[in-house]
Amino acid sequence: MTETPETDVPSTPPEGPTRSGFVALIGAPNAGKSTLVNQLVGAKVSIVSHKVQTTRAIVRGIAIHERAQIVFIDTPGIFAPKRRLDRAMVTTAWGGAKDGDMVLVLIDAERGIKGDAEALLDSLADVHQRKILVLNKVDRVKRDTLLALTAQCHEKAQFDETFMISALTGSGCADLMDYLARTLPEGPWYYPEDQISDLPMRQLAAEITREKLYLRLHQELPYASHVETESWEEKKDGSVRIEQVIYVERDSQKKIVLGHKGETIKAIGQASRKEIADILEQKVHLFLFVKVRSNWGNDPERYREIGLEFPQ
Ligand SMILES: Nc1nc2c(ncn2[C@@H]2O[C@H](COP(=O)(O)OP(=O)(O)OP(=O)(O)O)[C@@H](O)[C@H]2O)c(=O)[nH]1
Repeated sequence: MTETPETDVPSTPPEGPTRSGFVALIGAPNAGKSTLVNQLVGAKVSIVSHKVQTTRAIVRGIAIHERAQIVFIDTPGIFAPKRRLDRAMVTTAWGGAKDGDMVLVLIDAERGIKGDAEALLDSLADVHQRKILVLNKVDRVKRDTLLALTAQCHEKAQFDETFMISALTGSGCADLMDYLARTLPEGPWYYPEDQISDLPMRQLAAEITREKLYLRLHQELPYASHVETESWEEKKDGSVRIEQVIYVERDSQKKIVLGHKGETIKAIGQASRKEIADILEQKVHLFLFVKVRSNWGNDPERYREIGLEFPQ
């Protein structure tokens, strides 16, 4: 995997006309967008956690199905924004939707369309791409509920197609992939065959550490923390040395991340190192540091680093 994949020349796809395109996923926070991208791409490219709004920047997963290359744009959850950081995430999400050849509107079938999902359906009139309704988490609901929910969604917005899936178990996902592969525009592939994400590796590595941080501390740590990869050094022996900084807003949060005698950060580092090494298929030396940077939520530079526009 390279750091600037766009410069690579795609390898030859199978015989016959090829198809390719960008498929944007939009949905309320926690609808399961990251889980679905990971399920369809078959590799972990986007952070998944129990905490909402973990996806801050757009990440893409790339799947090959039949003769089609399908590039998924996974957007942050769309919801009514209050804080500045929230506003940036929502702007980025809509931008992502409008970049797609097709838009998958993901609805959490268990939760229904109250609140954020309803607001999302109401604002779809502005999206002119082909819209596909995807009811997710069908493993949690009865068929009657699904049919009623489908009718409700179609009353609120126009969809070209409807799928009922479980991103978690994979149920219904093959039909969805068949449909995407058949209906994307004919054209050459955008990326080399073996590429699963265009998220630069150092950013992906930071996402992985951030996921471990949340999984371990989601009760105690507020959203106001993020991870940056500060250095990435390929060693002669084939290993890579990575340094990352976990930024928090207050000293009290730093203590939580470090844990008693540094036990917490050690465990986070071990889990993250293992996963990064699995993806890179090379030995990884990971060094984590914790720094306090107050008010980073209002600093334009931090927004650029995580791929968001700074809302004025
Ligand atoms: N039972 C069930 N749980 C699911 C399914 N898909 C996702 N989940 C769970 O729902 C939660 C949210 O999933 P994510 O994939 O992180 O959701 P997201 O839409 O990317 O969330 P944001 O990044 O916050 O916008 C996780 O706990 C998933 O395991 C599904 O099909 N069935």
